[in-house]
Amino acid sequence: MTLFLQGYTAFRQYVDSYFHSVPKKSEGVLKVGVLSTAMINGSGIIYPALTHPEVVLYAVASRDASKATYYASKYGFQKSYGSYEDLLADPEVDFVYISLPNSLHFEWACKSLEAGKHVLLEKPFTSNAREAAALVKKSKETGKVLLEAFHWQFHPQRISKKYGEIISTDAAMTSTPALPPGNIRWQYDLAGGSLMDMTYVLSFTRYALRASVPDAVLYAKATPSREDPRVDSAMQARLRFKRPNVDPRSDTKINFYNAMMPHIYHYIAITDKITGKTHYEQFYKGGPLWKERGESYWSTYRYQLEAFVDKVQGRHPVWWIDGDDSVQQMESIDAVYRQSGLPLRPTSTMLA
Ligand SMILES: NC(=O)C1=CN([C@@H]2O[C@H](COP(=O)(O)OP(=O)(O)OC[C@H]3O[C@@H](n4cnc5c(N)ncnc54)[C@H](OP(=O)(O)O)[C@@H]3O)[C@@H](O)[C@H]2O)C=CC1
Ligand SMILES: O=C1OC[C@@H](O)[C@H](O)[C@H]1O
Repeated sequence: MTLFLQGYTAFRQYVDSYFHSVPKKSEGVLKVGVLSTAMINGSGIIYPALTHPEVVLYAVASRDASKATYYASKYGFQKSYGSYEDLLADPEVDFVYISLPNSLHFEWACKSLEAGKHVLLEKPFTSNAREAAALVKKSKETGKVLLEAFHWQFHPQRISKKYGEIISTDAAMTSTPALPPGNIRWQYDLAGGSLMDMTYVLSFTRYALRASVPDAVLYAKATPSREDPRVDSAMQARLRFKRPNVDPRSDTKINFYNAMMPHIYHYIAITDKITGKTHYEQFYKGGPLWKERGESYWSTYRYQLEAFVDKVQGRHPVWWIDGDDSVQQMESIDAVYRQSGLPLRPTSTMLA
């Protein structure tokens, strides 16, 4: 299902970029370099960049130079590189979008920051909390912008009201079994696993509670994948958060439908528990977060790019996920893995 939504998002952004692309880019345009030819690139950066007046598709790098050349001509990048190092050595690149397997996020985000590039890094942030803390330290040392690409948080549907009811949560996290055996999500050495991939569930929960890390993981049960028992094909967990900033006696119950891909369709149902009345809200543009900004055809990824560019250009983004939050997200993931009895995802040799 999620793969279908991903495919649909890419297709719709392609069509939208055809009708809404920005023919003339503005002064001070940022040149993006993309590390890898991953499946997510279309939705995650290519189509969002086409409609952003301050971003141009500058370079793409692949482990295979001929793949990079083909990819560059297919999607309109100005340059292609046969290694990630070569792209980072290009002084023209202002920021990179990293869509490598999870296990390589730490290494290449570090190298990118060291090379003086701002970084938009795909989720999950790193393989584990140890890497996350080291990466955030690196971004502070270099003074470059670093953002975990939790696209859902940038869409106008994310309202600032507090959720009621949620004190602990049961979460079923699954990777679609339709994925073929070789997929990066099934490989332990690449930091695979459904908890890593569907990291959204923990992100939604922590966001809803305005919480940092769980006080305790009361229960965690992994369903091992057929290929490797260290890789979870599903994870179920019950978490307890200490002093969550939510009033459990709230008179309001809020239900978000499709918080992950709200640009396709979503609604927010707000029920008054006393009167039993429910009213529905939808925001495809504007809303409390973006006000007059945005377009109803923009995807979560497009809103994310808007905020990222604001930050890089020294403007104030309407929303931001700071490094500490990404570290706490990885600490939460680690805590669930520990309780489930599975090993943490391996730390990069660069750090070990
Ligand atoms: N935000 C979102 O909605 C989504 C985010 N993602 C995230 O994006 C990242 C990439 O996912 P996805 O698009 O499915 O990835 P893919 O498997 O499609 O691509 C990964 C790319 O990484 C490069 N790569 C480098 N080393 C390896 C290796 N050892 N094995 C395999 N590939 C390697 C390859 O590029 P090359 O050969 O060109 O060097 C490859 O194309 C993940 O971290 C994932 O969590 C994924 C989907 C949705
Ligand atoms: O981030 C993601 O969102 C969509 C899913 O299909 C995918 O597995 C995951 O990586």
